Amino acid sequence: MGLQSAQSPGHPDRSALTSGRESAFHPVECQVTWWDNGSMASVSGNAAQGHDSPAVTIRDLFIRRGRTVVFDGLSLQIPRGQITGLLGPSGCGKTTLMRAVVGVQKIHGGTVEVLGEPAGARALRSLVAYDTQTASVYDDLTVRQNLNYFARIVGADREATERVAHEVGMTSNLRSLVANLSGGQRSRVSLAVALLGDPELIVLDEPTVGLDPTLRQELWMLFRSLAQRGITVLVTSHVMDEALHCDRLLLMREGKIIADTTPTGLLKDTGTTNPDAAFLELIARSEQRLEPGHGKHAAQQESS
Ligand SMILES: Nc1ncnc2c1ncn2[C@@H]1O[C@H](COP(=O)(O)OP(=O)(O)OP(=O)(O)O)[C@@H](O)[C@H]1O
Repeated sequence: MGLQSAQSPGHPDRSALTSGRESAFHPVECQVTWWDNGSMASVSGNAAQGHDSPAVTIRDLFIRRGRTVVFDGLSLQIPRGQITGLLGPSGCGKTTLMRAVVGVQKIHGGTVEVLGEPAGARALRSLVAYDTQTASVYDDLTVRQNLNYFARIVGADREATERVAHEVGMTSNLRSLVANLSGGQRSRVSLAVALLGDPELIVLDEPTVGLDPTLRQELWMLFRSLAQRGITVLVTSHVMDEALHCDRLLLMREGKIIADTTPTGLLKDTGTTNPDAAFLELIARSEQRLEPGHGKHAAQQESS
């Protein structure tokens, strides 16, 4: 049984893994890829072509939550062995997309393929880890007790507890009660739990929210070390500055990917010097493209 069915506090939908993985880390250089009405307009650069199949392929995704249509024909790919940042303002659909990738979100159309399997497939329970927005650990247990508990659930051995504690820099806190930890330390324990099964894909929803700059920097270094080991890291943030830590960027607004790019490509193609300004420029461009007289609409009008 994977952690997907574990009853962790507030978050019953965590999964984790055990198995061999690709060990390649390939930096990407690709241009901004524009998307139109949820369809891929063009694919450019090494990441899209890749040395291997993508970790995640989403086609024509349609999701409704309550009365809100969150995605209406979303398509994208996430390469393996890299840090992909899904960035966008609050409410644009980041968490819903994460949920779809880990297979806990009801979808109303389209497909979500993860590591070659439909999202949520049994075979993925041991391959995909999901670290939700709120740290999913028990306050009244020590760090070691939490890790031992979740290790048993995913079938990891006792050594795994020591290994993941070391990976997240919490070895000296193993005997501490989680209730007594700082926010950053709690996030680390939660991440350690996600790593227990040795995942191929780790999905992190706003892992740095509420943390001070030093802790955020440390966490990003940790994510980098995971990617360097070949783990695919998919991380959301609404802080645009965090874009600079990623290999690949998916910029989202109102349920649409408005750019699929790299940090370098983002700044270069928008002619800006910081990610905030770049994002604003992309929004302006995407709105301009939707106005009559521009882009696809203009072409349709001209041909009719
Ligand atoms: N349980 C729900 N029921 C109905 N609508 C929901 C539910 N959860 C989210 N939504 C709506 O779906 C849309 C996308 O929400 P989502 O949480 O995916 O955005 P987000 O980008 O992750 O936001 P944040 O950065 O604030 O976490 C929003 O309009 C939100 O109001």
